[in-house]
Amino acid sequence: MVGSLGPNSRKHKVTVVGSGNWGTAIAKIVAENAANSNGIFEEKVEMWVYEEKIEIPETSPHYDASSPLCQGEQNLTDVINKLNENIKYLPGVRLPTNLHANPSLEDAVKDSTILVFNLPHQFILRICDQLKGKILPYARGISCIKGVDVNENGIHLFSETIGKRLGIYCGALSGANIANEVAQEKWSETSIAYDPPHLDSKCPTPHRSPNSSTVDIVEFEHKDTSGQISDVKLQPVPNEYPPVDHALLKRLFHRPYFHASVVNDVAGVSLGGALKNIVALAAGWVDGMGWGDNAKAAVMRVGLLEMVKFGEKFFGATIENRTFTEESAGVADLITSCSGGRNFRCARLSIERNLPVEEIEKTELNGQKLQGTLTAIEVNRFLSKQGLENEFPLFTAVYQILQGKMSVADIPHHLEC
Ligand SMILES: NC(=O)C1=CN([C@@H]2O[C@H](COP(=O)(O)OP(=O)(O)OC[C@H]3O[C@@H](n4cnc5c(N)ncnc54)[C@H](O)[C@@H]3O)[C@@H](O)[C@H]2O)C=CC1
Ligand SMILES: O=C(CO)COP(=O)(O)O
Repeated sequence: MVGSLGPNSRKHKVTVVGSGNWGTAIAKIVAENAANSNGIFEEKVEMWVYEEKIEIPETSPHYDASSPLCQGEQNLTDVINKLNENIKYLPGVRLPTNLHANPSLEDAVKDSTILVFNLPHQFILRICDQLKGKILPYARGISCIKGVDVNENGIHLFSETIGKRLGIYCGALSGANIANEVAQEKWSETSIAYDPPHLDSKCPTPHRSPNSSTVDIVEFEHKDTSGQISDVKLQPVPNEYPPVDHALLKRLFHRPYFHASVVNDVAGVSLGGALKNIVALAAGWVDGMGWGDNAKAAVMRVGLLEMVKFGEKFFGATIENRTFTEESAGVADLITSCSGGRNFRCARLSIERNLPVEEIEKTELNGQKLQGTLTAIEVNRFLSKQGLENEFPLFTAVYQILQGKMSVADIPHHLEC
């Protein structure tokens, strides 16, 4: 029983939900830290894998004709666990042996107090539905997802959506973090945002439920962009566990090669990561046209202004503008994404090969997913519903180009208007 144990006597179990390019890289980091945590985290880290069949090709350094693993199709989880490598989504990177690839979502999250959500944003809602009732009610989440949740009620951060659907608090991690570089332990920075309502809170809107007879449950109100208020009954993490706070999250994610700064601005950190993907598409197109670095810088400048404006307009009460300039999750992510990110690279190739970006995504990314294409459509759906497309000319241009209603050559004129 949790209640019979003393303060800090239990270790946090950590599960990473997702195992793509970034999911696996983050799982590697978390497992490295869990292996040496002085009793804060359970050593074994679970990584939920969307199971699929793969074949180890003869050209792979892992190919051994006599190995059972090389006899036809295998489960990706078996391959990851036997080779300690995600040869499909993060090839060439050795994973810690305390990281366990698990094809069962329910089993992977069982008893986990910390859930790290890291998968392409188009899949997270379905995953949340599957997780309902399967997680600890006092678990805490960190969303590494770059995207926004647009529905008929408005626009939401995925940290909010996850938190609301699962009845837990969820923060965010985002930064200038091209996964392959991070996984190869090349130095980078990241931003973690975490600001749950506390019992003794400095949080803007928490209050104890007037109907609640227990001090263990706190209700907090959150106003989404549609003005709706959602009540989440948040349960505190039992004090048998070390508190989940900024210091603990730093221990979980910070590495000598991955410097984590922990802040409170969940909206700023989340939005930077989501919106820069739209800008990166434009940067890739402009680069593909051969227009040079000045043109790319112009797209990035306008894009950054639209990111800030979007944050102010729709998340004004909660967002801190300086996150866009001072945090890795802001302008630094914009720069790296417009230099070597997948959205940038696929958009550039789409010009060079005269093919739609989605076509390039299918042929070049081996199952990895772009987030900018869908985000551009979702953000446009939100803006157009409010008649605000003209206030965001770059976001609108990217949408129009994806729809085939505008050509890349028209970008300069469109931004001039
Ligand atoms: N790759 C990168 O360099 C970075 C990515 N991110 C963000 O992290 C998030 C996750 O991205 P990645 O890990 O790179 O994913 P990815 O782009 O590698 O996507 C592939 C993943 O999607 C999974 N998948 C495919 N179909 C699925 C389904 N129906 N249900 C559930 N999962 C399914 C695959 O199993 C695989 O794990 C995204 O929001 C991305 O923007 C953030 C920083 C860096
Ligand atoms: O978010 C990223 C870098 O921080 C990666 O962006 P892409 O998804 O475009 O590769």
